[in-house]
Amino acid sequence: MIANVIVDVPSQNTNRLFDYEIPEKFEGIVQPGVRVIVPFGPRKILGYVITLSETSAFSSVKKITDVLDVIPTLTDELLQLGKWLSRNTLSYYISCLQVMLPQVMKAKYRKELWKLTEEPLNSELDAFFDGRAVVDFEEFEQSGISYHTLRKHMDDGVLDVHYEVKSRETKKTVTNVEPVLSSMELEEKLVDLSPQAKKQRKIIEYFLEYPETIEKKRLLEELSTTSASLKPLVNQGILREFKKEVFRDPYGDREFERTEPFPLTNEQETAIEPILQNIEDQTHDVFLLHGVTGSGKTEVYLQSIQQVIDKGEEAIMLVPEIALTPQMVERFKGRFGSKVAVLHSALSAGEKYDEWRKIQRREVQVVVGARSAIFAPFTRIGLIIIDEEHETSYKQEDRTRYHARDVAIERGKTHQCPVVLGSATPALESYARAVKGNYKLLTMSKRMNESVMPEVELVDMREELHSGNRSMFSIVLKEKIEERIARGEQVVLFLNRRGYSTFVMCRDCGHVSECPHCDIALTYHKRQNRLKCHYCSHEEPMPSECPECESKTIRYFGTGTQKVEEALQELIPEARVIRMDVDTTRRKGAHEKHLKKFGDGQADILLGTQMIAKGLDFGNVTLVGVLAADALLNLPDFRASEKTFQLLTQVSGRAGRHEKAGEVVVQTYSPEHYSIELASQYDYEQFFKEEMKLRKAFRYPPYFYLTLFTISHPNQLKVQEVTQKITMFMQQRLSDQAYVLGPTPSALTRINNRYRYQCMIKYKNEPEQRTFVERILHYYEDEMKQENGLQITVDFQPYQLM
Ligand SMILES: Nc1ncnc2c1ncn2[C@@H]1O[C@H](COP(=O)(O)OP(=O)(O)OP(=O)(O)O)[C@@H](O)[C@H]1O
Ligand SMILES: [Zn+2]
Ligand SMILES: [Zn+2]
Repeated sequence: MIANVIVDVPSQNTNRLFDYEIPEKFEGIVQPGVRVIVPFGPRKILGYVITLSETSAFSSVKKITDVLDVIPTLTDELLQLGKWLSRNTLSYYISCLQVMLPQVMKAKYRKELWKLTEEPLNSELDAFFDGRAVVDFEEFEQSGISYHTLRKHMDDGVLDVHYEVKSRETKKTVTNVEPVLSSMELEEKLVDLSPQAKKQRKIIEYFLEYPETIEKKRLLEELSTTSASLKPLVNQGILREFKKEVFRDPYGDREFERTEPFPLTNEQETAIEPILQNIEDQTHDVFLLHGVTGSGKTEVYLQSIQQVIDKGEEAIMLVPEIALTPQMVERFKGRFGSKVAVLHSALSAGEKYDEWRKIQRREVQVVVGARSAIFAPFTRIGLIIIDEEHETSYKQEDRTRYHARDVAIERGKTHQCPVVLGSATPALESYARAVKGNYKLLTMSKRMNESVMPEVELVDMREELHSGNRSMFSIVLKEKIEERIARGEQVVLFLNRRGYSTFVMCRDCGHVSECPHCDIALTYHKRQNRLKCHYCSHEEPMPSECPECESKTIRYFGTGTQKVEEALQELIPEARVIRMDVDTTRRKGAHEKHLKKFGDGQADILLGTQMIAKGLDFGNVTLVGVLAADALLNLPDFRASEKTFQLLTQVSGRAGRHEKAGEVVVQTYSPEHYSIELASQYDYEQFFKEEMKLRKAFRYPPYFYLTLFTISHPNQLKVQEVTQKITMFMQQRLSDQAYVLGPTPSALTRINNRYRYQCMIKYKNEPEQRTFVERILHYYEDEMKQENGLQITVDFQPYQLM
């Protein structure tokens, strides 16, 4: 038998199946989806078996060296999905298979450098080997010896790079003990036991009372005895010891209070009905659930999932990474208990692997997770839900540039099950599809218990400044915060960190400190009093005078959460503040701790960035303040208005969610901007209309599709030249309905000393586009292989335009 294998070498030449003979001892084990180790050129590498065949077209095929799985790691469906993904994103098939698996399943190779001769090489290399014949390749990489030297000696046959494949998956096991004999027989043994063997007597008596399997450690603890007294009983065949695989359950030590389904409101009832019908009929529709914040979308998800579980099928529930808070997990674990696996980036690699195995082994029926959970290896999917479907984090931004929404719909088609996209502020693309009838629109326009949406007040910060208030808090906001504290209610203050970092500027001459490698402003870090670049690792001390004009009035601008916290404490000294940003939540569990503290009423104000905009449901929050609403508006991105609208709506939605009414204060320098004004009125439909007009006028999605080429290289002339060539090539080949724009310097023109240029294509229907792009990538392939050489990325659904 022959296995047709895709090998773990992402390149154009290896993007096809290779034939390997299956040694007799592996026959039957080697099946599609199994990982194998195969010889490839001089090395041994990882591969995935895709298909089997009787014979090979090649006369001499090598044998499979080793097999890593007994159960296939990838199901047939996922192997097919990988092909689809590969076509869809123009990535190598192997990369598409890898993206579906948890980190630990991708075997790690240890590279070694082998010296193949006893003779001396040159002084540099001899000093490096220092008498050794084999050295870890990492050590070579750090040695500073050039690759050129290495290459020369490899060509001469005196050095070789050797690959050691070492799979890093780690299974955790515990030892269990159980009785082998029946109670009657145990009684007999007890009689035969010598009177001195008191410990052993205790152990047998224990099993007479509890004739069940028990973890060895617990047994020994309970009877305060040791392995030594257990051993003779095992040796005599009275008891049996065995190892069992256990999962590291990250939520294992937590009790989740069980919740019961709520009786649905009329709106919920209307929304859920067609979803349940779909599940029942095993048909595939895409639903867009447009429900205002606090309208009870989550309850609709929960009850739909329940139906799927009752049918014996499985459900995938995606939530944005940032919303995967303990509160969210609690809602799912509380309803479905141990039937739920949770996948998100805060888990350790081992924990992720364990959760993944639970899915693979059918021990759970629901997975709740961030983007990559869409690849959960379920085989009987009955429902896929994407909450906050407008979130851009559903798009993967490197290598395999897939969008989880597209993958969800593809899997939904395969499994003939409904896909539910939910949001209070759907992506323009999705809403447009719903309006056209491609998606089925479900609307929930009221909050729970008829509570109204919180009133939004816009404060013009220019006027504040003119009237002499130089603080970052408007008079209104300050008063309202004080009012809440006096009443024992709580406040959420939101600061948009992105685009609003603390840059350093000279007040005399306007000089801004920039990174010497990246053309972007450096960020001031107070604790170390240093300036850092957020794109490369450059940092430098905070200057005491302006490097341009030597003025001493150089200082930092913009508002970081830390600075806001200080100003807030100065303004309202009695306020108890919890700050949540990347700095205060880095440690594991910190996120949860802060939220719990706030929920328990141990603070008056929760101050934070994006990470507090979503999913929080605290009844005592009656005021939300947005400090700089326009920070996002000024990004070089055609979605800036849409993002601003979405974020303001989300943040406002945190207030007045239960009995107490809420209020929102939005501070802005551009209160007349339609996205800020319409967000303050919760008018999604009007915003959609306005924004669609602009998208049409400027030829952006959803009216046009985009393709974005980003080209980078250390040499600026080179980048310009290549981008120019690509632009011309595409211009000549695409129809005159397509707009090929470029070459343009990217908004971040230089990152890590590499210049970046782009070519953007706006088009409606270009069936041959991908073939042209492939030809370009093929043409430049050799140049792209070189160390620190040319890089070309192509994104067919770009979200990051910088
Ligand atoms: N049918 C119901 N009866 C009573 N309470 C409900 C019902 N459905 C949901 N709730 C409660 O209403 C509150 C808001 O619901 P939920 O959080 O599901 O809204 P949501 O639409 O998901 O909100 P957001 O988009 O802001 O996250 C929650 O506290 C939830 O427990
Ligand atoms: Zn200056
Ligand atoms: Zn930099």
